[in-house]
Amino acid sequence: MTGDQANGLRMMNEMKLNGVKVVAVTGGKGGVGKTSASINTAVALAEKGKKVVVLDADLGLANVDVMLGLRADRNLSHVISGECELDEVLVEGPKGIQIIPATSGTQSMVELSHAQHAGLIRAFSEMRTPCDVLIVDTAAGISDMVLSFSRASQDVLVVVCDEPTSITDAYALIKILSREHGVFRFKVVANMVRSLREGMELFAKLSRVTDRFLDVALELVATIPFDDNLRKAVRKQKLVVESFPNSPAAIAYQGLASKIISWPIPQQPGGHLEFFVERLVREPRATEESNAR
Ligand SMILES: Nc1ncnc2c1ncn2[C@@H]1O[C@H](COP(=O)(O)OP(=O)(O)OP(=O)(O)O)[C@@H](O)[C@H]1O
Repeated sequence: MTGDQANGLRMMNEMKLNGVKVVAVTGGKGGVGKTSASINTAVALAEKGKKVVVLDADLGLANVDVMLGLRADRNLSHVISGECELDEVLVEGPKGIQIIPATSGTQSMVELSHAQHAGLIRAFSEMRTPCDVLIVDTAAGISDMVLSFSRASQDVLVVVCDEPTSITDAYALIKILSREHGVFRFKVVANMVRSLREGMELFAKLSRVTDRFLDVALELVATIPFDDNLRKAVRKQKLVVESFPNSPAAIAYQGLASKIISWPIPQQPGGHLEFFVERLVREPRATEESNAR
């Protein structure tokens, strides 16, 4: 760690921030419903009184902004380059959720210079916007960025749907995170299923391969039904939890939000936002050593 980084962290410790839950939403394959899960769960958490920040790390498509019909002039890359503060790039979404756009142009975390690392840590540590839960909507695929965000988060949600490519891509993501990044616990969200039973079968399919070849622990934390209301809401640039709160998918997202609230907030190190960023920018092996299995 450089002197700048150490200073940033020291400053943060002195501020005695409250613990923040950091949850990465991944999937391996695109189109499995990661972004829908991220923002509907974020709004469901906000409806339960939590202050939620969503880091839209789904690079390239600027997904969250598009889904919500929001415009973002600046994004995380402007924070990294020191052009503005993190609070200045936040865009307010439904129910007061705050979105950090990290759209195209944001460099991979592993390519950042020491000064940029330090700047990023400082930006998170100085964020004045209250935050109980930080949800990181990662991109599809297994880029360095996805791996960095996943290993830095306390909980990794893996969204899967019942398609062979979704299962194989989720498996590939879990494999690389466990073998190279020290992440061994995964929380699975079975999406677009026709019944609870189908969700459990989907989870069983994924578990069979991970149990056979990897040393990881998988837990099924939500089964989101296929629900046409989700697409209807998207067409209105609304979320299903807002427009159709009693629909099957909305109820499932609300259930996932309640579970997230029940997960313990880790004590530091790792419990505060600046530690999230510090882990984000650290070399994979160093993070691996510090990760409790
Ligand atoms: N439970 C569901 N029921 C019905 N449709 C769904 C459900 N979940 C997601 N969808 C639809 O599937 C499509 C893909 O969803 P979404 O954009 O959330 O996926 P993603 O994994 O974030 O994709 P990408 O990685 O390409 O950004 C959207 O049209 C969305 O409305």
